[in-house]
Amino acid sequence: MKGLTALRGERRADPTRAPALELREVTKTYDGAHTVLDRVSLEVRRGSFLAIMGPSGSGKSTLLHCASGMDDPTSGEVRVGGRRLSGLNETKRTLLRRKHIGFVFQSYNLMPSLTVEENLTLPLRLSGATADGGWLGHLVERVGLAGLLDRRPAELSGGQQQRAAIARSLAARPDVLFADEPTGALDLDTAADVLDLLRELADEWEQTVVMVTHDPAAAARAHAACVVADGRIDAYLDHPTADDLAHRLTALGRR
Ligand SMILES: Nc1ncnc2c1ncn2[C@@H]1O[C@H](COP(=O)(O)OP(=O)(O)OP(=O)(O)O)[C@@H](O)[C@H]1O
Repeated sequence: MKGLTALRGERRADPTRAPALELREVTKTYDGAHTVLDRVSLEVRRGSFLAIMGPSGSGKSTLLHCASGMDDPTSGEVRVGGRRLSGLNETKRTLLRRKHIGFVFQSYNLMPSLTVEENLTLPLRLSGATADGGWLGHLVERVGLAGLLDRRPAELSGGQQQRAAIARSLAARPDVLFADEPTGALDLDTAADVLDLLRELADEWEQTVVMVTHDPAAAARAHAACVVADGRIDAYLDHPTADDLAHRLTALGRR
């Protein structure tokens, strides 16, 4: 199994060094009239953990979906690891997403009939890639699933299922891991473990993480947070605190 130093070295050896994620003037309009994202620009450097917060309906999920290639912006540009994602046809976008983007959901989305091990390798098998046993072994150790690989998702706790989902999303070594309310279904202690894991992935493995959350305490575990309001980035905070974020959200609610 490869050591952590070697893994760090591999990531640093990446020649492109483009930001992990770039959004340029990204706009999303529904029915030609309803503007949900309004010229959003954002750059996330490699190894950074960014939280996205905002009132309900402000456009957080739309932003995450456009940034991760699950949806295509109406105009503007999205780049992941320097590769243009927006404007591709559905097939090309799917292929790029499988290789360079990881996604975890509040509801884990593991396949119930497959074992943990089969779940972890499923996306690689779907894209015809060969699993890197050393990397997968390292991931499994890191997320604390060694010894549970033969179980089915229903035989795991919620926290273990989310860890399996995180490991699965990292199996292809994506440029960015997107997480949509990853702790929304977990109790406080288990949520704290998952947030620690995301932070450590960023700090120790240079894994870029972009997470939508409603919880200021969860967002405060990130390196930075942006607050979305009415489809625009209202504030960008380095080293956010839960109190500051909570105050900003309350102020937005009063507008
Ligand atoms: N497919 C769609 N067609 C039309 N309007 C949509 C569509 N998807 C989202 N919207 C609208 O876009 C706006 C932003 O939605 P979005 O889900 O991005 O907000 P959010 O900040 O993630 O909200 P929440 O915190 O409640 O999940 C809302 O007004 C929503 O009704």
